[in-house]
Amino acid sequence: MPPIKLWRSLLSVPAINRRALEKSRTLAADIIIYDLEDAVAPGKKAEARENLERLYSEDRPEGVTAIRVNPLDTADGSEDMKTVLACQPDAVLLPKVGNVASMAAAGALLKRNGAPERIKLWAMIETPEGVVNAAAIAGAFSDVRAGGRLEALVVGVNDLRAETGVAPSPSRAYLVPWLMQTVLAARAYGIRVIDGVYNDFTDQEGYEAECAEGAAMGFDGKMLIHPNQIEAANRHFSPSEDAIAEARAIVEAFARPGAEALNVIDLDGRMVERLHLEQARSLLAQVTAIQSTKDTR
Ligand SMILES: CC(C)(COP(=O)(O)OP(=O)(O)OC[C@H]1O[C@@H](n2cnc3c(N)ncnc32)[C@H](O)[C@@H]1OP(=O)(O)O)[C@@H](O)C(=O)NCCC(=O)NCCSC(=O)C[C@H](O)C(=O)O
Ligand SMILES: [Mg+2]
Repeated sequence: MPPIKLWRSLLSVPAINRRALEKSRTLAADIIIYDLEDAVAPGKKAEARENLERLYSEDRPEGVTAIRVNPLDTADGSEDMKTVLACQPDAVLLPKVGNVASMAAAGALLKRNGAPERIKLWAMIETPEGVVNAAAIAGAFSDVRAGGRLEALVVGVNDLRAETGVAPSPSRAYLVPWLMQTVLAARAYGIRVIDGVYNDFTDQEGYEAECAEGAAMGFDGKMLIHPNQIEAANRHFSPSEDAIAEARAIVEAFARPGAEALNVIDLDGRMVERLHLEQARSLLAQVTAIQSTKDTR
């Protein structure tokens, strides 16, 4: 069975910042996203691509990595995809995905260039069009059997605010319907869904609250901008001690003699269904993966 990928913390690292690129090797984020898009000024894109090609060729980063490219209908986007093909990260993060056609173009480009199927596509949902079409995008490209490579949706809250006029505020009250629409679209097609960044990397209290909110909303993890944010994301998007104890109790209850014929059982006065058993097994598998990450760090 392939190892379970963890999705709790996805740290964005500007590909132009050599110090940050080196530092990213030492950080405990589950996933590193090397950014060629918004974190790199227009005149610096070529240098950033060179940095990445050097990084991957000289001493390939360990762990799961993605490269965020510029929109593919731009000259930089085309050049970025050459860097992707040279570096062969685990995934390409496509910005501002608005519709099925732009996803199709990315998939076709990878296929045409013989990119192995292990290189996945992740789509940023960060425009009004993207939110409206999130389910169509997830539905069209999530089926690996049909050649789809889409593995995750990632919310871009900064662009969403900028494009809709929703004011930046500690509360995400007006964003929540769009965030939940994105969660639902991902879940409908069995792919991952990642919450957006929290810009104020010195505000630990506000950040913790937003991590807790994102986990409660059903996100698998959070996109991050600063190493300070990794620990809390890993904690909030890991199963709690109570959840682990509950999962173990459910697995044990269904393992009791006679339970194999039952779909519903009484666990200390609460109804537990077989679907909860599946959830419990998947949670315990995640716990095992988290433990093995700790053992190897
Ligand atoms: C925001 C920052 C510019 C702050 O940088 P800085 O002032 O250098 O922070 P510190 O001095 O506190 O840094 C301490 C050390 O940590 C290293 N560092 C900082 N950030 C990173 C990072 N992201 N990855 C790796 N290492 C990092 C510094 O080099 C210091 O190291 P040392 O010298 O050893 O002490 C900066 O954090 C930053 O650039 N962050 C990432 C910005 C980014 O990637 N932006 C794009 C993603 S945001 C997004 O996608 C929004 C989305 O599209 C949307 O629409 O919502
Ligand atoms: Mg953005």
